[in-house]
Amino acid sequence: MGFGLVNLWAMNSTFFMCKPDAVERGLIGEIIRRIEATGLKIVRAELRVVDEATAKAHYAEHEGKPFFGELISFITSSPVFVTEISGPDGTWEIVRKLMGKTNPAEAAPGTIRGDLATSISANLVHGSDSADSARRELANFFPVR
Ligand SMILES: Nc1ncnc2c1ncn2[C@@H]1O[C@H](COP(=O)(O)OP(=O)(O)OP(=O)(O)O)[C@@H](O)[C@H]1O
Repeated sequence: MGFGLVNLWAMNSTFFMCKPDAVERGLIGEIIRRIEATGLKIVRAELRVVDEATAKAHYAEHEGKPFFGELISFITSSPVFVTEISGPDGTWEIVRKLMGKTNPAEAAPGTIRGDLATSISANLVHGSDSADSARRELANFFPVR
């Protein structure tokens, strides 16, 4: 059976981003290799600087928290690698497992954060945490489809 792009678009998608620390450390390739090794497909990707409005919409749930200002300035500070990843039902969950826990000190060996990240603010990656978040975040970062 073919596994063409048209089929991929119709499948489950999630939003995934390599944050500025991943780009600066030259880890995009290693991180995407780990995603592709699971069989998931990158169907859209771009290296870009995130504007403040997009960053604030993305992290709206954290507004008012002590680390919010630092989080927004970090994510808008230099280019990030934004992607749409497609695969079977629960793709977002497969990606979250690969990422490991938010705090790298608690992330398991074998996960992206457990193996490669240095701190809770510089934790290399973001992935949507539900199917609803995936839809919202894809629309925020890729408004034109
Ligand atoms: N206590 C904290 N201090 C500094 N930064 C934090 C703290 N808690 C969370 N963050 C930052 O905010 C981001 C969003 O936090 P959240 O709890 O949504 O974690 P997450 O869903 O694992 O991360 P992400 O949304 O980036 O995938 C984290 O990735 C981290 O970079």
